Amino acid sequence: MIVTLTPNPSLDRALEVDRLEVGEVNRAHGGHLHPGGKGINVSRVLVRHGVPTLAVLPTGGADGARLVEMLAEIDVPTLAVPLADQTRSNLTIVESSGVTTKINAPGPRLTPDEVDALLAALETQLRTQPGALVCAGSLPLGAPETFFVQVAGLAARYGVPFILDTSGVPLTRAVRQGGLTLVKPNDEELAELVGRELTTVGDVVDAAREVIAACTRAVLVSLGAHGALLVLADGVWWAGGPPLVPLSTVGAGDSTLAGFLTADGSPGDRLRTAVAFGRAAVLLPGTAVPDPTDIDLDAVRVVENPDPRLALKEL
Ligand SMILES: Nc1ncnc2c1ncn2[C@@H]1O[C@H](COP(=O)(O)OP(=O)(O)O)[C@@H](O)[C@H]1O
Ligand SMILES: O=P(O)(O)OC[C@H]1O[C@](O)(COP(=O)(O)O)[C@@H](O)[C@@H]1O
Repeated sequence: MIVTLTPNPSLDRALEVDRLEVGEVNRAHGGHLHPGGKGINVSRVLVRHGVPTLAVLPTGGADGARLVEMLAEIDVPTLAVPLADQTRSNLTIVESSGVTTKINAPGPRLTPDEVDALLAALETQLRTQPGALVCAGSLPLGAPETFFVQVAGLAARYGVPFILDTSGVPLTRAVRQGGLTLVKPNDEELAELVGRELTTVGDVVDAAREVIAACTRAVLVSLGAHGALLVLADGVWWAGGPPLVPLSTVGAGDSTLAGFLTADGSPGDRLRTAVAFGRAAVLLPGTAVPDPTDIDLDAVRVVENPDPRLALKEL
């Protein structure tokens, strides 16, 4: 059983346009509505691939109720903590070329009691000793910057491996505190975390090793069209395939993480699966998540100890 926590879930709305004209009236020729938020997307993928999961999330207002209904319709078990404020909607605009523009709302403001209720709900699940806890996405207003530090403390108390996919100050605070099993940044989030530009494979590996020294056993760095790198204390693997023209990149990182969690075997095999899931996600519209039939492991090449001098763009 994998428990996910999404502190700031969303109803994801996607609109398809030929070309986005900023400052003009744009007419969409298609649209999609999906339940969203990073932990929720991980749970959605896990359900599709037969892995038991439960999504913990705060919800408020009509959109919050709709989100829980949509998750029930696709058999994603949820533990929803009620909020006085409204669940957010995030908007994605996808151009025919595949260029994706995302506008993420800040989300509701949680009261201190609601933050405590969310942590208490999570603790009820951690007591059952799930196989892992995945915390993912941004924090809503009102949640302290140390929210994930508190979550790490709870996970440690119950001996549950803690996997984190977030960014900015909440990521920095969690990394400083330690006690993580896996961190999943993209290259930009990792660059922000270590405070320098990352242009080569060696740059990413050095940055990931700093993160390992500080707080975690593994770092899975997604690189958009250039695949992903998995860095452990004793090894580095890259996996990727031919670039794709995305239908929507929203949820690709979440599918990547879910793919890694579904996979068994060697680190290279698990990375291959992760990248195959991410690639499958970009070929689906909106925040749709891949089915087993969408996954093409053969399209993904894995390289152990990739050349550190290679530019990320050359991968
Ligand atoms: N244009 C693309 N072509 C092929 N694969 C892609 C493309 N964009 C994303 N992916 C796949 O999706 C994964 C996650 O994408 P990325 O943008 O790095 O995640 P995030 O959403 O976390 O920023 C990548 O590791 C890659 O496997
Ligand atoms: O919590 P954040 O950082 O605002 O991100 C939330 C958004 O990210 C998503 O989870 C997609 O994430 P990825 O594209 O990184 O996989 C959307 O479903 C959601 O709208």
